Amino acid sequence: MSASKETEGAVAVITIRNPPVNALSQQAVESILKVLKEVQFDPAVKAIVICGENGKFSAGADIRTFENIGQKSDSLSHFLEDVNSMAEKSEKPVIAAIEGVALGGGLELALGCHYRVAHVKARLGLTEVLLGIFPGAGGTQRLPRLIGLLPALEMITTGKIVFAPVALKLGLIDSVTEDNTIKAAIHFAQNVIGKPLESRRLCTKPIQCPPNMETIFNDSKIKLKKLFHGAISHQLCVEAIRAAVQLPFAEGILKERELLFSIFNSEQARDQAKARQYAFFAERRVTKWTTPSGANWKSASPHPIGVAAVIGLGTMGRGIVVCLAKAQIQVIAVEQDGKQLEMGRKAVTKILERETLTMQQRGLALMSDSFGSITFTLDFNSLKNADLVIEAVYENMALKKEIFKQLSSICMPEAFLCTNTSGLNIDEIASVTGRPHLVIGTHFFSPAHIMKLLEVVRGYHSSPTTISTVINLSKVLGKIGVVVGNCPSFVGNRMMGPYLHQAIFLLEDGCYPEEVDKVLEEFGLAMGPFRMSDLVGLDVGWRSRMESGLTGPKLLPGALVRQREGKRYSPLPDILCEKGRFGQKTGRGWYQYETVGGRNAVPDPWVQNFLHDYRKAHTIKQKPTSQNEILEWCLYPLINEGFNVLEEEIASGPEDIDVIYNNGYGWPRHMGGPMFYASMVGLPKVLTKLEVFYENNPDIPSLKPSGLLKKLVKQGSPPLKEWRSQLGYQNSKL
Ligand SMILES: CCCCCCCCCCCCC/C=C/C(=O)SCCNC(=O)CCNC(=O)[C@H](O)C(C)(C)COP(=O)(O)OP(=O)(O)OC[C@H]1O[C@@H](n2cnc3c(N)ncnc32)[C@H](O)[C@@H]1OP(=O)(O)O
Repeated sequence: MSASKETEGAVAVITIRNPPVNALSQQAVESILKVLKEVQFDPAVKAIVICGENGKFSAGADIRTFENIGQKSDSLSHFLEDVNSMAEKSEKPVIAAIEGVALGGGLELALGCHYRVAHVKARLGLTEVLLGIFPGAGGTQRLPRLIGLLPALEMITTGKIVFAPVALKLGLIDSVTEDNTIKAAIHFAQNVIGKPLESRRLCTKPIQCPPNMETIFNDSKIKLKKLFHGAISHQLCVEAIRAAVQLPFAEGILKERELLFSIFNSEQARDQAKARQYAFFAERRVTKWTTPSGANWKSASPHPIGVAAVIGLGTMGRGIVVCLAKAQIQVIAVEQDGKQLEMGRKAVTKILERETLTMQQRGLALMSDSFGSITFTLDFNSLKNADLVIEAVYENMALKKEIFKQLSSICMPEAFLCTNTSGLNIDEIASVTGRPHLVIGTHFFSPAHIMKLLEVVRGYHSSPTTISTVINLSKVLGKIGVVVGNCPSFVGNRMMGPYLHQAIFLLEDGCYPEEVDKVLEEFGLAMGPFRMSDLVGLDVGWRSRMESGLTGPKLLPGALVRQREGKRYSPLPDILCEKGRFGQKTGRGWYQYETVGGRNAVPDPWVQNFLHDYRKAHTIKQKPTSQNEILEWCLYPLINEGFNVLEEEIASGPEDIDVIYNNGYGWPRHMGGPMFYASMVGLPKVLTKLEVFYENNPDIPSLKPSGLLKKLVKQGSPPLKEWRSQLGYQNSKL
């Protein structure tokens, strides 16, 4: 951790060194401060360039040290602002040479410089808010002065990252280069030696403000509350920017510091920051995958994928084709029906056109001048050229097995065979091939070209190379791959099961869909269970329940209406489906919609009457349920299933489950994920509640507390980072 100095003529080049991302720890900042002081007093130096080692300017303050900062939070931001202020006040021009990333405190440092030169591929952003804090080293005071109030408000409150070409348009940087950035910055420096610096110091620059500022701030706070479900740091950003507008620079800096400090004085804000920082590291942790047999990310190298094939061009297949093409992978898109193929081609082309437009708006056209080529074909034999095949036909075991049998004989012997399924048995599919070690599950989430999560389902025979290749592919696609074990519904959907059942039982007992959804949405979930079910389509679950004989023609005669094999069962969603209410796709479900396919869920008096009549017919007494009861009744069984998943070694650690929920199920990041949330609530409380629920409802087996939960409570509820060591994994210390 150091900063060093070299000179090139009259230009001193200060290099930040703190691998891998040049994070600004207290030590690194002290070192920059020291070298910066030295060059100020060196008469041979006429200009200063600041850059980062290994093609990265800086990823900002060192997040790893936050845990220990505690009440001293002030000190790091204080220090960092000292450097920024020293650079800004320098009588010699200071130029930031930005390669790779300038994020958070890294960009704040660049804002203290008089000029900024960036490589065309560099990414810039004040991302602190996404870690539950906000730019506390002058960023909230300097950025609005540089690029104007509205763009600064957007960047700071959302943590938005922009690429250099967009940064240039915003006025955030002064020059973009496609060549060596440090050389370009030195050249730039030589040209500005001796030029007046006063107008380059952001601390003296007035902010251009529109007349209706108060309305802008208030509207922004309302919008952020909705968008980030009440996360506090976003609101604090607005207050800090308000200070930039209302106060002189020096007072604004003090206000910024006071607001940053307020995070430590509020338990809720502190917990949210901890949760977000945990979520950040959890996403890095899951890339270091491990399996119960001891295989892990170090035991195999991934194979590069040049040509990938997708079978089936339904909604999922189309999305998968798009993300492969966007990653510049050559794609073979196969359908068995000419009409479907044509529809698929049109849909993919349309999505790619939209993506091109978005990329141009984000200044990415320079970098991605082409997508990977796509061949649309009815010819299965063309699959012989693929390094990896993703089968994405509908969920039908017989059909999938038939396809895998064909793949086994058509594809190259070393080709990887993936099945996109949300819950079918990978081993059964692999068993029909002559290469089960190359077969793996890839559970994409819809829309596949947008959702970041990929559940990578290892089968019994999946080799470490196969896992490694698919995890690497997920990174190439810009996704987060999480390795999970093979069981019905895998991790995410399996945990959803008890949650959705509990929500439906609430309707039997007296609640209404909108009431339950409101509680869970206020908690922070992107969608409550009923709005989500309407979006997914109620018919999906109905078909699967009919298939397994829980309802429909296969249901054994004499079955009780509200019981299956001695367990509580609610026929409510089946009845809705029998009435043609499939959700958004039919314009009616748990809610009503303005049109078929409409998105605006409106409470439906029909549903209310229906529930009323149902309760009467089954002589169910309506029970009043508090908001807290709704929350615990729905979330604790989901968490309990998470513990079961860990105990059965289906997920390798709590971070895996939390990453799945944060990225695939709309769990609020400022709540960390269900397992992190359980650790914050306290495991004894979760266990006690589950015990009471189960005692009162012995016919709901998912309420039975998990053995792992009981074990952890018995051990005094160790912190979450120690749970992994309680699992059977051979490599749990990774
Ligand atoms: C409880 C409350 C606590 C509050 C504490 C408050 C403290 C107040 C201090 C105030 C300081 C002033 C204000 C400034 C604040 C900040 O700057 S906060 C940091 C803002 N920066 C970011 O948000 C960037 C985060 N990093 C990234 O987005 C990515 O890592 C990347 C830089 C874009 C690189 O991506 P990629 O190439 O995909 O590599 P990764 O695998 O993600 O990362 C490589 C390793 O680097 C580690 N790492 C990344 N960033 C940081 C960082 N800022 N600090 C420490 N470590 C970082 C990352 O974890 C990886 O390491 P491993 O996990 O070991 O693999």
